[in-house]
Amino acid sequence: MNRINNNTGGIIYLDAPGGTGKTFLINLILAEIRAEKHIALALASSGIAATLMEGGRTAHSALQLPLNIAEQQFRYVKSQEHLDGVNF
Ligand SMILES: Nc1ncnc2c1ncn2[C@@H]1O[C@H](COP(=O)(O)OP(=O)(O)OP(=O)(O)O)[C@@H](O)[C@H]1O
Repeated sequence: MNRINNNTGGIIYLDAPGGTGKTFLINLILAEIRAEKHIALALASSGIAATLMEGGRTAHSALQLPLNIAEQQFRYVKSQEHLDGVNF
């Protein structure tokens, strides 16, 4: 909160093991910042993670980050015989 009070802004990255209170803490921080009429963007790398935060969005959506999806990143399955021997 010092960054907010000093008007310096910045990026907060939060990572911790599951169930340790990340969502709770980040929503508390977001509420504190927004209550003071400052701007807080809540960005996550996945859509599921974004839905956990108040006003959360994926980083690639909010920042219009380019996605370079290469042809080789897809596996085409044309028929059942291509799935034989594949362990799901
Ligand atoms: N400071 C706190 N005081 C009271 N309850 C808390 C606190 N922090 C977290 N909790 C509770 O602990 C549980 C887990 O918290 P939370 O969902 O925020 O963890 P998480 O790290 O985001 O979990 P995950 O990685 O699985 O998404 C929730 O029920 C939450 O309400």
